[in-house]
Amino acid sequence: MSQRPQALFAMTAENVPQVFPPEVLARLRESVDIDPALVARDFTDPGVRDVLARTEILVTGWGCPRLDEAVLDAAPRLRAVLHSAGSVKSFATPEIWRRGIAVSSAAAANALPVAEYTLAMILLAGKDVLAARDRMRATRTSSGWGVVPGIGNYGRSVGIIGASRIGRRVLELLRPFDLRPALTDPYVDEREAAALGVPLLPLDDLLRTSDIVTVHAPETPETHHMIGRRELALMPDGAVLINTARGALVDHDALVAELRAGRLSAILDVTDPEPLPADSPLYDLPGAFVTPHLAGSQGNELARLGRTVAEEAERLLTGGKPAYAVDLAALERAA
Ligand SMILES: NC(=O)c1ccc[n+]([C@@H]2O[C@H](COP(=O)([O-])OP(=O)(O)OC[C@H]3O[C@@H](n4cnc5c(N)ncnc54)[C@H](O)[C@@H]3O)[C@@H](O)[C@H]2O)c1
Ligand SMILES: O=C(O)[C@H](O)COP(=O)(O)O
Repeated sequence: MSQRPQALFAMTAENVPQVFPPEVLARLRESVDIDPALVARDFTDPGVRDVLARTEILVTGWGCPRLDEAVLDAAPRLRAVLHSAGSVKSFATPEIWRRGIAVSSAAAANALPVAEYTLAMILLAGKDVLAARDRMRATRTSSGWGVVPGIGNYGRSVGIIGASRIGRRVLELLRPFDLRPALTDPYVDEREAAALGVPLLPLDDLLRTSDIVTVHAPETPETHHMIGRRELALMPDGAVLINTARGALVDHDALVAELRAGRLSAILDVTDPEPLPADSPLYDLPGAFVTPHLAGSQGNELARLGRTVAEEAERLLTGGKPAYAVDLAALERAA
């Protein structure tokens, strides 16, 4: 019998080999006994129930079923839930914390590709690259450009909405460039902003003074449509809105009206609703550049999420403190 604690995958089965490719799985299996062929999607399944009764570490991912009292009762030895994706909101219940079970998430690892996407889009938007590509296609010529006025990344102001994991990463990535970042976040004070090396502005001032605004707040009742008609109207002519957070933070009717007027442009990795309906004007409007919710971990980036879980398991099981703990207050804030 193995001396390693029993672990169990609970997620969409097809994600297991993507998030835990062989070298990452091997790393995880140095700490725990886990079978990649047994992936819990239904905790009442007899084969799963049997292992769950012995499970000390639950490795969750996208598609994990809800961990309610019945599931937790069936897992009396559970010590930790290690989530190989971002938010635990879809499956975690306060009962997990009440029972003293540790919860960690790879959200910080998932923040990296979103921040990279955002940096790329900020730089492309500054050069008007996306619109230039459309114009070249329409005019079938690359001549007649010369020096393009009104574009360029030198000295451009970038407004970051939310000192979230992703917002902070974006701030770090912007450092080497001649851009001027500013931040808005009602939960950050002047001292913290000073430590981050960024001016802290009220949302309205940030919108008024930014050439590019990038949204990184979570979706909460408070942030729903936080960028609406009034807020968009504050943005200067030619400004660019980037949203990689959640579609519902932006009022899409108001955004479409601004895009139709040709006053603003928008780079959207997330939309409201998702998937974007076939008749959405966002597909065709000049000034709109939409990607299909791909900024988060994709392809080989998924292995970074698995590695984060393997490292967290090792830390916890060798008596270390969790590096990526999720507290109950964070779950309640996200509700
Ligand atoms: N496009 C993608 O593939 C992708 C991938 C990962 C995350 N996301 C989204 O990106 C966003 C940020 O994710 P995260 O993990 O960095 O978030 P997070 O959980 O770290 O964000 C929490 C922080 O947001 C800030 N905040 C809360 N309300 C705010 C408000 N009204 N205005 C400004 N700031 C506010 C607070 O500082 C809070 O601490 C979320 O909406 C998330 O769903 C998208
Ligand atoms: O799809 C996303 O936005 C990210 O990949 C994160 O999603 P999650 O927070 O639900 O894991």
